Amino acid sequence: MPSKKALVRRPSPRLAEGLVTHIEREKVDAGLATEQWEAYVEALREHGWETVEVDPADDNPDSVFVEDTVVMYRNVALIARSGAESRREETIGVEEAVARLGCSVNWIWEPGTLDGGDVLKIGDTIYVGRGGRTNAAGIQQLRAAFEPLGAQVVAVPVSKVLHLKSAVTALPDGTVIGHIPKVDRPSLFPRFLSVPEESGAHVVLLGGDKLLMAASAPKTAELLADLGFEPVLVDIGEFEKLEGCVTCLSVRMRDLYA
Ligand SMILES: NC(=O)NCCC[C@H](N)C(=O)O
Repeated sequence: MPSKKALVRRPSPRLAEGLVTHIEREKVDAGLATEQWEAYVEALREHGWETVEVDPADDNPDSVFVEDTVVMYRNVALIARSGAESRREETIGVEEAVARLGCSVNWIWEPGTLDGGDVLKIGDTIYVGRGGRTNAAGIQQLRAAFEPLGAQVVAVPVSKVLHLKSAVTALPDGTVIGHIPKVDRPSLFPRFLSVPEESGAHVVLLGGDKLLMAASAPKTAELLADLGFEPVLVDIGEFEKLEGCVTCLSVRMRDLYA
């Protein structure tokens, strides 16, 4: 049976020192962030996901954003190599976690850089953002790792936000959603729906019509509910201050067989 496992990683006590690139730095309350993270994990569990905690990386402020450290396709875990040097150590615990789950492990190597937040999978199409964290060599290595397994990798420019998935994600029917002012080339996606809020562009597919979304995007939640989806809202305000979104707090592993 296909698994419904999701990797998560407890926030570091140094979370407030996390990187900010495209927004002004705001004070982060690490205690409140931990409460928000616990509610996020609970929302995954309530919707049938078995959460697997990667060993915490207390010295790495951004380690809670576990999505950036690994890209899953079928049973292969491609360990990322962040374009932000300060985030590279985060992969250590993640390598162990995916190996323990029985994944086959592959790596992005120097000079390649790639953050998991730049990778959006829709079926066997893998969109990869070329932006501040992912370079051309990283994209070539992603292609080399996954195209032989049946994926088609499509590279897209990202200049207005941190990652591709800060700009766009996809609904269960494959429609790509994004807040137009933050999307470089909406025309690259076969079906594109514009949403009214920047954080409304981020959805985690929980299964069926259910979408995990940030509470900061109520208008988008209303729009998507009107289209027959079921938004499940979580407050991730402390992570949003560090350019985090609902997608980056977990790695869903749907194609493992257990
Ligand atoms: N995939 C994501 O959206 N990750 C968010 C990472 C935020 C972190 N402060 C960073 O700049 O790397």
